[in-house]
Amino acid sequence: IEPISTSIAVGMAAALTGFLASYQNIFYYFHECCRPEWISFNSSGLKVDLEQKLFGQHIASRIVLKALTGFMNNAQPKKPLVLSLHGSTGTGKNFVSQIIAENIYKEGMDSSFVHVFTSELHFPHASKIDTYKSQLQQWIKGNVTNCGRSMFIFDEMDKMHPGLIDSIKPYLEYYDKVDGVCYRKAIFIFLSNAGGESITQIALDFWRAGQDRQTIDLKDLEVPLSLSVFNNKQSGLWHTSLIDKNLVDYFVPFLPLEHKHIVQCALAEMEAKGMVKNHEVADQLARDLVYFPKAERVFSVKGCKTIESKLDYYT
Ligand SMILES: Nc1ncnc2c1ncn2[C@@H]1O[C@H](COP(=O)(O)OP(=O)(O)OP(=O)(O)O)[C@@H](O)[C@H]1O
Repeated sequence: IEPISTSIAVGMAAALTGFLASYQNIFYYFHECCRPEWISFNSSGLKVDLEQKLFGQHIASRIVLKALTGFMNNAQPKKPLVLSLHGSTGTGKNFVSQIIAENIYKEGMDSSFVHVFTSELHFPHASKIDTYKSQLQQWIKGNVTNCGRSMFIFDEMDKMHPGLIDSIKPYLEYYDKVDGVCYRKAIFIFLSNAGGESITQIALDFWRAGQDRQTIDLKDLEVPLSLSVFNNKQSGLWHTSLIDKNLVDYFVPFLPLEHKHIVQCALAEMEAKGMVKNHEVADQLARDLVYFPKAERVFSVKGCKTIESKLDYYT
């Protein structure tokens, strides 16, 4: 009797283990967790999305693909990836962050591992800066402890209090661990309009000289961008040592958008809304936007920003 009861017990234990394992797998299947089923980098997806969905940003597209591919394919990065996206309004900075999230997290921007902070929304009162600092640090620490592959997006970085930027500096460093937590697999994306004017000026110079926009190179923008970002006392970045400590891995410039890009945005929006693509309507909508400089009407003042809401009016 003895050996039989033992074998029954062993059998039951095995069945229970099997049940728990499959229960756990079912749980992981339905509930987002910090596992490859939910977080895995799709480099070809990122490449295709940048090529097909992002208009007029050949430099940003190239840098983002290179940066993400290098970082995500490195099993042991020495520091978290820090990208600083610069450009005027509506040129695609938030959109690129969304494309990145969609090609890493199955849930994209809805993932519980993607965190967005907007200066004026989350940190509106300068007098509460100390509270914000400790809340932000706790939030970053808690989330990276929960999942190393977390992504933090800071919108309106130029409006962020310098003290607050300084408070996140330890997490961007080359440290192995900060208070026992490893931040090296996290991704930080800063978005700002700082430098937008100088990027636009260079794009305008190329346009006036009759040079193709595609020939604008990163090196044409690097110096003016760094001068306007780092020497601009309005921009929070200027006050901090993020830059002189080389904690930002890539500065990514976004060019101002032209009429043809607005048409592309309008057509993409029609498709997204399940409408038939109408080139005439897209062209009309694009022509009715405000462009600058006033005489030449080269670049859209608000980029592609208002297209979505305007489309309802035109259809
Ligand atoms: N270069 C682009 N290619 C394709 N679509 C774009 C581009 N730029 C903007 N869009 C469209 O316009 C919308 C608004 O752009 P987005 O929010 O990315 O601008 P932004 O640069 O982040 O502006 P802001 O500085 O005001 O935050 C996007 O969701 C996207 O649909």
